[in-house]
Amino acid sequence: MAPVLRTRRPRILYLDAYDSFSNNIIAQVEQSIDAEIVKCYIDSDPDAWTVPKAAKAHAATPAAFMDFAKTFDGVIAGPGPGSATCDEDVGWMSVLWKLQNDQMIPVFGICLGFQSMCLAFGASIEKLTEPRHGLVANVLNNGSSIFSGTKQLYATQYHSLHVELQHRIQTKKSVRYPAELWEPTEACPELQPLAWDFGNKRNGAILMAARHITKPFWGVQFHPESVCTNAEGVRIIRNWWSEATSWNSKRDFTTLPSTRMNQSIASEKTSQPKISSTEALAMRLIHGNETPQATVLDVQCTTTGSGRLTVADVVELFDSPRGEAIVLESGLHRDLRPMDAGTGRHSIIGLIIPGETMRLHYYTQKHVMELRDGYDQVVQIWHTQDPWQWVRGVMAHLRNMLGQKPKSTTWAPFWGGFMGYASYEAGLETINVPSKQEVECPDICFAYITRSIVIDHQLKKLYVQSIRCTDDQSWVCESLEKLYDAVGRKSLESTPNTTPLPRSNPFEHQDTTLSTYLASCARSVVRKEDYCASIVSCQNYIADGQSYELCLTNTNEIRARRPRICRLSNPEDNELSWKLYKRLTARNTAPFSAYMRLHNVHILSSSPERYISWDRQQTAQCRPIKGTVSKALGLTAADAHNILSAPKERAENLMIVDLVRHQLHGVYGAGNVHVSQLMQVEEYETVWQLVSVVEGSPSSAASRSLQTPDDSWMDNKDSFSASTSHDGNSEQMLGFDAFSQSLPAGSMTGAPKKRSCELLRDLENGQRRGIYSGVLGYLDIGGGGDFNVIIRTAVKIDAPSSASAVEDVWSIGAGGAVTALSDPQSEYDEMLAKFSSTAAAFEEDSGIEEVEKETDLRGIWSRLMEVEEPDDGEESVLPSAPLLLRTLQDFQAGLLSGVVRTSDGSVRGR
Ligand SMILES: C=C(O[C@@H]1C=C(C(=O)O)C=C[C@H]1O)C(=O)O
Ligand SMILES: NC(=O)CC[C@H](N)C(=O)O
Repeated sequence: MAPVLRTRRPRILYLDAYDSFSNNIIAQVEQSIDAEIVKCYIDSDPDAWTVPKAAKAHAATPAAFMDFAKTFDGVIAGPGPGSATCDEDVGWMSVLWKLQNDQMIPVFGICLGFQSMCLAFGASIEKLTEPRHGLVANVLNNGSSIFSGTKQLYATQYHSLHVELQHRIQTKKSVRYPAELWEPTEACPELQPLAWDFGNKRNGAILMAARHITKPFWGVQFHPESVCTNAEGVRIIRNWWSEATSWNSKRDFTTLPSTRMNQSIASEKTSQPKISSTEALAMRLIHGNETPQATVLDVQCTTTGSGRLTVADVVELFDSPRGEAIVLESGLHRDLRPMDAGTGRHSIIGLIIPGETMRLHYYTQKHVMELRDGYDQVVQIWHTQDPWQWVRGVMAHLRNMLGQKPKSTTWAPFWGGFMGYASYEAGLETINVPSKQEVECPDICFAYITRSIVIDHQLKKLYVQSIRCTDDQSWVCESLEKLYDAVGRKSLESTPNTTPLPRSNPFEHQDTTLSTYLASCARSVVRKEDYCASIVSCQNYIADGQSYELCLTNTNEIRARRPRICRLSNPEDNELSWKLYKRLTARNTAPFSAYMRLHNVHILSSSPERYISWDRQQTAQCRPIKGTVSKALGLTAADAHNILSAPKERAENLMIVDLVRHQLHGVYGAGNVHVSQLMQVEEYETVWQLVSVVEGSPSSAASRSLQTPDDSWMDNKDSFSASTSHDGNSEQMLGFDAFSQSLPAGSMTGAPKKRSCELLRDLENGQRRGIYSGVLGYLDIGGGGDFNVIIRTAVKIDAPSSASAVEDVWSIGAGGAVTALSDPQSEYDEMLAKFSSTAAAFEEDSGIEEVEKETDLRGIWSRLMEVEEPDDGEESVLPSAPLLLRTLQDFQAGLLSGVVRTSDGSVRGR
């Protein structure tokens, strides 16, 4: 019978073995060939997609899968954790190789898929001597079949296992004649080798690709889709497709694909909560009741210069340290320049209005969501399996209600909206890895922030903003006045040639409550043997092919005796946390610092890592970090660069870059994800880090729909879509979707994410990581958002009856990525270095250090003035360097002898 002429667009089934690179492969295929790709998990029930639920009467069977698969023109059997020898790890893949005659479909196996194919035709699966993860190999091929026309191929590898054909090159390390390399073996007569890797002596010759000699099956061991595979990767995909289509065109198509094929498949998302309910929630947040009202949210905003006001100055001016507070702080250089203009431009202070600020809590194990009022009392409670759909729905409604935007040339990235955190376990739940331990605090905790102060460190500008529904202009004006006065005071204080102002206590660091507290701090750190044993277990899992990289962590603790005053007064307790936070940021300045006091949670964070940010036009940026060198080792910057250029560090980073690309591809789609910075060394206070940047942008069609006709709203950087017909499901939520669908942060899990998280849960003894390893940040009503990875962070959770507790327990999680190349001792040291960078805030120190740190002469002078008061009427001038040095020495000597003279002239012992 003559072949049937096909007029429809070809369809390819992608079998996903729960890998963290699948969407990269799909994106690469979509960009290379004209076909529709449908993704399905290796263990999904094909009937669930093709037959209405009610009609489904039987469990999924291989026959049902075959029926389903034959509606496609090709199948890609993807990579994944585990072994082809384990049925659960390959799922439906093993059925593919059994298809006969007219049932057969062209298949392309990648890594696990390739191993599964070879296993089916006689090969065995063995462990590599040295696992290869995130490493790039020069792949030798014979230029035939799927390698036709390829130039030199450099390809990323992610495998621990390999295919053993009993080939002479594998058993004897030699061949009798060159062509023998490409000949099938006796053990596997149907498999023709197509490519080899000879680059690793200890591993020997490793099969990199093969094809079935008669059936339409091809496979590669390497990853053509990795960002570090060269352009030949695409050529291989195209070659496979042309082999596949030519095979398809030769076979008899008497049975046209069934009608099922046009049905929409692969919607893995659960259905949206009813709009009316998220709308009701939005109303509650805004008005405190559910009655739908035609609400318009206006951004009332004024600006002023920030002068030398620090973030802490502003926070204190608004009395936040005594109550609940949210501060997202971009660390600055000592001269108040942003640490990084790209990532550290803004700091955001969300003001909690006592009695008014509404909050949303979610608890993973119970699947309970709570709406709480301004007194932190539950006003509504309900069950849900998908808290993010609620948050999404509410944000969509809030955005729709946005009326008047601030009239300002440069806009703050946050106008108002949710600020808070999500725990690691809240992330785990999204990938179906339940945690077993009881919760002590909300897993998702967001406050609906209506008043905020944003500081633009680059323009030295302050935004005072309110989105309260009632007219809040008078608060905005009062706050502006308050700030204006403070700016004036601060600049006078730091200008020595003006009349000195009344000064605050110069020995602030000698706060006795704080120093007694610090003196009582005792650290408990994981035992080295235990940590190293866990690292070895990680490496065993990796060697078995269960994971490519595991980010192992553990929780260390600092216990401190609670001052009596804190037991008596909550504001004092909060203030102590705030002081500790200030010590943390002074010792470990970081671009993504944060202070949060919410509900029963205290978070002091000095994170160097951005999880994801997205602007109002939905362009997203992730900045994964992998690769850490501690400065404590006394290494120079050049040493750090050398170490971080080593294959081990680059491999760690590459795996996460590919993982993040996968996450963004899942939302932004093919062609819209780019790596704008690959493995750059960045310097932080206590460590050097290897940082990459991956960006997702809405496709041009989507971004056109996001454009507002009113250009006056547009600023080059900060722009906003004024669409009002939004139903909460369109491209306008791309950033949010990427945020919620990429949890938990890949840099804290390793890859492949799901399997790695399951292994880590056991390796970490089932202990919750809690807030550490989670994310914190904001969701702006204008449509943007920004979240940090919660690392280098101390967390305290007040137990329900803790008011009178005599001990504070600060937990400081720390860890690092373990790969096959890791050295347990160095990993342990790295973990300790990360812990110490945070624990330093709890160390006692002499006041000298504080002074030594101050490099700004004017700053030192204003401090010194308080010791050696200039005579009244005498003009104070900036001292010459020798004089300054002498004064400083005297000052230090005073401190050392334990006797210092205070500004009022009295003498005080330390
Ligand atoms: C696990 C931590 O950090 C993570 C691991 C890193 C690494 O392995 O190099 C670097 C940054 C974070 O993504 C931590 O700080 O505790
Ligand atoms: N990337 C993969 O598919 C890896 C396959 C298999 N788990 C291995 O380690 O060899």
